[in-house]
Amino acid sequence: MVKKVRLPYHNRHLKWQNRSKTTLIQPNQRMNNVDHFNYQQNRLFAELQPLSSIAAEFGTPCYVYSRATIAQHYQAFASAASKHPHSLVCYAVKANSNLAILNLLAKLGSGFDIVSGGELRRVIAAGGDAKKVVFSGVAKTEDEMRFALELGIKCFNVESIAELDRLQLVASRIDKKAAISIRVNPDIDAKTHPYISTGLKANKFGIDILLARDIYRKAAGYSHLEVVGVDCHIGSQLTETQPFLDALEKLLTLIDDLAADGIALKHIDIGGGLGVTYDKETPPSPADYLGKVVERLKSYPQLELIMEPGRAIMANAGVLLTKVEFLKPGQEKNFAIVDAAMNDLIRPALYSAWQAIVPLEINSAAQPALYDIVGPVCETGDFLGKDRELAIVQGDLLAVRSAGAYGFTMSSNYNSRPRAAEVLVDGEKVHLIRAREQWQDLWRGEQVITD
Ligand SMILES: Cc1ncc(COP(=O)(O)O)c(C=O)c1O
Ligand SMILES: N[C@@H](CCCC[NH3+])C(=O)O
Repeated sequence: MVKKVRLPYHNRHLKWQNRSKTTLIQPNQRMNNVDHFNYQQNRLFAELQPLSSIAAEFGTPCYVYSRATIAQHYQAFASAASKHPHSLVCYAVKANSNLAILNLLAKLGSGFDIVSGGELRRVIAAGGDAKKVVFSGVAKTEDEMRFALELGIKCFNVESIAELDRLQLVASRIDKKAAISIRVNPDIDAKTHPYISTGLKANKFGIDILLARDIYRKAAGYSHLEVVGVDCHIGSQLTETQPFLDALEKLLTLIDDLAADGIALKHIDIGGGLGVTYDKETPPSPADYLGKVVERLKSYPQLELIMEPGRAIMANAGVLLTKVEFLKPGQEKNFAIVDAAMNDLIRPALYSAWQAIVPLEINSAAQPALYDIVGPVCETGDFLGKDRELAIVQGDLLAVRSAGAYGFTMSSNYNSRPRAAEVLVDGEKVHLIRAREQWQDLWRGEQVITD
């Protein structure tokens, strides 16, 4: 007998939906994000498509993204930043690197923040403009540097003195000039999960801001480097504006010092990191956060403002669909065993991240109960959610919400599970943007030995 509970999460959600149901395509306000995943007559829709139809057509597990939501989130950054004389949104490709998503963003005018040769190749394959690419990452290889130089990317965000030397060497070999920013580490607590905090002295990222002035002077003397900017990225899923502003202040002091040294920077890259609402977080909106940044940059009209948002554009623009394979009631716990697992979405296992899990269709015949939503992978850490109130039966379909960022990109083939399909909804149109992996994909490139 499963435990009964009073008020299932999805019923609370439904009440809200019933209050606000006036048009078919109505954005769902999730604090700083507005998305297009809404219930209509007890069915969850992505824009104008019921998600249950998508699950029927493409199977589960399946990632589904909303084009209107992506565009809306991108525009929120672009329009807030446009209050500054020059600005460029460089979407962080690692959040979701599907070619269709990159292509949509490129068409909206986005630049890209990349961290590997693979991401750069994706941007180009998707029709992105190399001249709008900034290249972050602590371990750029010679090959990656050469490729990026040949394409003429906008800027390398250099993260160490050793990298500066390597870039000078690679650029001189092919006689190109590398535009550089130094990614400084401002030693600021982003007040986020320790695994995704990047701006503390104890983190591997960037160059200690106290050393940066000297290193800029050194870089300015290199024959094949052109100093163009400064960069920092202090962490991800920030829910307060103050750490961003503290970092900005430190960057501006450095910019002033460099100007006094005769090094005039052309741009300031404030990184990504703006958080989203997964549960009860109340991060500032892009307009609030950038409004403060733009205000502070009023006395620096010559500086181009660059941002690298990833999560804030994509997280609430996607869901992961999954099917309940079995319900397994127990004395301690009730388990809903679903067909998606930690290999599909690792955030709950890796960071104990909380993401909403809701039914695709409200099942009013089912008894509400408290479940751990777990996958088929042979790890106790294989869970998508714990202690969730749901009214479900075997075979029901669920959506893990806020799964558009760091979902598919962090997925793997662990337990020899083919990776999920990806689908993009655009109004009532549905596009398969990545086919589900086939069995043969699991051993592509592998070879048995013959003796
Ligand atoms: C250098 C850099 N820029 C941008 C981002 C994007 O961060 P977020 O997805 O939190 O906006 C990251 C990831 O944290 C990053 O490492
Ligand atoms: N992968 C992380 C964010 C890391 C950002 C990369 N610097 C997440 O899912 O929250």
